[in-house]
Amino acid sequence: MRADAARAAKPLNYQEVYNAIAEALDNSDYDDGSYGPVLVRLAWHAAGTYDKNTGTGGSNGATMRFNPESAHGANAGLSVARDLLEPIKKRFPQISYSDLWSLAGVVAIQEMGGPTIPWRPGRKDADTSAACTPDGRLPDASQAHDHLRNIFYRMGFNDQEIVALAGAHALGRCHTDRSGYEGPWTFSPTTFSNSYFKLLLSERWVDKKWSGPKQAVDKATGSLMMLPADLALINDRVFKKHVAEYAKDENKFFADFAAAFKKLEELGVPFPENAPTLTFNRAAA
Ligand code: HEM
Ligand SMILES: N=NC(=O)c1ccncc1
Repeated sequence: MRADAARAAKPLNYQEVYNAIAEALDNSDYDDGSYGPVLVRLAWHAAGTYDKNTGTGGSNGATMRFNPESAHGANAGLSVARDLLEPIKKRFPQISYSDLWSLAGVVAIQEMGGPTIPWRPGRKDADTSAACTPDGRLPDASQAHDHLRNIFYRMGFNDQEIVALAGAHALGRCHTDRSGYEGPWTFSPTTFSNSYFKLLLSERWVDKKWSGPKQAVDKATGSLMMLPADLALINDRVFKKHVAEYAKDENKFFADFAAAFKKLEELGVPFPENAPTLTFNRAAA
């Protein structure tokens, strides 16, 4: 039997897939040295299209493989993440793209020092672009708190979960050639922490003076940024209460983020009855 056929016949060891993704993360020539943040963004965008009212969208299907979804402005730059995972798909052909992309989000968060996130396999890929979701399902960075609630309530999240999920902006950066915005939110963009919440409250945020879209920079150094949608979290009384809680208690943030991200990754997925819930530790294999 050919090696790839033999591999395809072997039951999938998800820890091996986890380890292969973890080994692909670090690259000193890319952004801040890791593909972790863009993998988290891929997993979130693949899942964040879910509409609880129609049961459409979500991580099941991996419809971002197809036009028009791959070309949606909100998904600009995510081909970097999809292309990074392609060799791992070839090495482990039994895993669906849907499961691979969602697992990659868990690997990235855990390997960047974030909480352990239980993960279930069982997503199935869509065969055609017919399942592509319409544009506009993901949040618009230029908007404020009402828009955030419309987008996330549609997925089935509450205010506390919205704030916890936004804490992923501790990671990575904005790119002028992707969203048009520029810069990182924190001084540690490849470490998962509660620093996004601490900086939201500790820094004086002033309008960036440039020709790009409206965004804020920290007055002290000018090297950090916040989107209008980020600042909405401290301009709304209820959101701000959760920001303050997470700025004070990183363990609470980690626990709430893990629960909300698991919920995000499982939105609308028709898991098989016997789908196991797995937790991963890179040392194991
Ligand atoms: C709350 C509403 C949100 C808005 C308006 C928003 C908007 C954005 C924008 C405009 C970017 C920059 C994209 C680029 O230019 O590369 C970005 C990056 C990012 N977002 Fe969000 N986002 C939101 C929520 C989330 C959530 C819920 C997560 C994950 C749970 C997330 C994870 C990320 C990550 C990790 C990056 C950095 C990606 C990289 O470094 O390449 N965001 N976000
Ligand atoms: N995390 N969210 C994003 O990356 C994003 C959301 C909407 N529009 C552009 C980018």
